[in-house]
Amino acid sequence: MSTAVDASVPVAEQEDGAANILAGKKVAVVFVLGGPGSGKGTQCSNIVEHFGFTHLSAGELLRSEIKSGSENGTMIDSIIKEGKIVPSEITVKLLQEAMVKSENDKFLIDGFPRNQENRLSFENIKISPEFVLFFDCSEEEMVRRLLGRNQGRADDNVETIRKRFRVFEESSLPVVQYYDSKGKVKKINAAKPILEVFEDVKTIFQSYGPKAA
Ligand SMILES: Nc1ncnc2c1ncn2[C@@H]1O[C@H](COP(=O)(O)OP(=O)(O)O)[C@@H](O)[C@H]1O
Ligand SMILES: Nc1ccn([C@@H]2O[C@H](COP(=O)(O)OP(=O)(O)O)[C@@H](O)[C@H]2O)c(=O)n1
Ligand SMILES: [Mg+2]
Repeated sequence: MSTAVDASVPVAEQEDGAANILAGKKVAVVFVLGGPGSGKGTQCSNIVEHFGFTHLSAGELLRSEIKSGSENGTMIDSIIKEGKIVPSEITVKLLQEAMVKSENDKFLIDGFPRNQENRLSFENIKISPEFVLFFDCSEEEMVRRLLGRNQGRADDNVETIRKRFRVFEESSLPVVQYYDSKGKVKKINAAKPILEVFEDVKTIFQSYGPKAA
């Protein structure tokens, strides 16, 4: 059944409730979750190369918003420095704009949803994930990696890292548990070396076939 979609009508108001239609195109979304430093961004780069997805890091989009000098930038900057979660309407708008602008229809959404408000905001625009990739790694290992990340990030210092882990446990892990209760989570042991982790990731994405021509 083809979904006749009026691109001028925001997805949430489509009378047929078509899911995962964004500005007239059907999108496939995979959420990539895991603690700070678990390796989400690193593995997303590998998945992009091998399976033709477009990588959208919510954190990167927020950092670009700060650099753009937009009115929300100052607020976003202080929230990130506190290791807290930016209001979902800001993050979701950035993600939607990036998906609409993209030529692609397959997206890895990295570091989102990070709390229940994030998750519900995506449900409100009728986008649900194909599955959720969850990178499981000990806090000690993640701290080690973050302190060695050297990307000049304002939130990669010991004090903020501790705050980010508290937020991860209190707000983000419950989101993983929610999707796990729906049988949507593919859990990966992220404590292994990069290439070994990617071997496991590849197995999961195999069903998506080779990179889109
Ligand atoms: N499996 C791994 N083993 C060791 N270091 C890793 C691994 N995966 C990523 N890293 C390194 O750890 C740091 C955090 O990785 P990144 O992909 O930015 O994590 P995240 O996006 O989950 O915060 C980076 O410096 C990266 O090179
Ligand atoms: N959905 C999201 C994702 C990130 N963020 C903010 O952006 C920061 C960095 O996110 P990130 O995904 O780049 O961080 P890493 O997990 O890659 O270290 C988070 O600590 C939050 O402060 C957010 O508020 N909401
Ligand atoms: Mg990252």
